[in-house]
Amino acid sequence: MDQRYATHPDQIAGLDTQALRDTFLVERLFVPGQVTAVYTHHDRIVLAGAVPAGTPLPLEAFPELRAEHFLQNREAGIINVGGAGTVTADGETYPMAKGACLYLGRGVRDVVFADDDVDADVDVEEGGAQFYLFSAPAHTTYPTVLAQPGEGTVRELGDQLTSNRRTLTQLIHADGIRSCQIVMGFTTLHPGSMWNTMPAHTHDRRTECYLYFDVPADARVLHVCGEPEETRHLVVADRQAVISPSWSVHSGVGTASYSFVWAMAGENQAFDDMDAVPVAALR
Ligand SMILES: O=C(O)C(=O)C[C@H](O)C(=O)CO
Ligand SMILES: [Zn+2]
Repeated sequence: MDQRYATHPDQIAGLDTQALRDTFLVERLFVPGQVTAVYTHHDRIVLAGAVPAGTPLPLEAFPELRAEHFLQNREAGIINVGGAGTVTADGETYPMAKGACLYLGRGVRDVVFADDDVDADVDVEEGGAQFYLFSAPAHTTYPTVLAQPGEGTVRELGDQLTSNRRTLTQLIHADGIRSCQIVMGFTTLHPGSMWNTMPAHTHDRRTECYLYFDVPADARVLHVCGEPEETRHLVVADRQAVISPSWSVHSGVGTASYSFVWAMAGENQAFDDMDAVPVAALR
């Protein structure tokens, strides 16, 4: 499992493009036939991509966790960003269409990812299931809950006039699917709108990760990061993830329409506990 150690804001000024990408960007999380995981020491979050590609895929206990099974001391939120599939948790099978979200509480032992038709020779690029997993340490067990596409708390944000009209769906949060730490959902830009999370913000109490998806192959999102007065950007392609430490702004503009899964863990679960940065204050 790839390890990303925690960072200090002073580091960012000295990072060149490659070092910036190596530190904050996860370029290859969705590899056919495997579960690919990254462990960030920011709030001890694990990000993973699981691509069954026709063969059921177990979630193993990576040795770095020093645990008997992945969720022995952790919880996880899973969102399918690909074709229809299933997640089986301790023998119970949950149908996961694209956009479905499954919360797995601490203590779930056996987790298996699969395509809907496990016998088919699924071409990943043509529509196999692609599961994005966000996991954080958990002190107790909350029940496993499945949210189907269309469920959750919907918030309409932004304005067409500032090119940031977007629909945000909260799934795992204080007033929705309960968890110890995880706050998770996704945001979709409206046609013609390209900016997410503008005005940008920080939240010193939580680490946040973005997984961009439904980005056309020839398009990119320029993701803004760094302290508000010392920003940098990452050029991000489809199904790549960004680790955004508590001290970093996170915002982005696409060269085409896109969606992203946002997920957080840390001191609190108060979605609106964020410190907005006026656009004119960004450097
Ligand atoms: O479009 C947005 O705005 C977002 O999706 C914001 C993220 O959810 C976020 O940064 C929450 O802290
Ligand atoms: Zn945020």
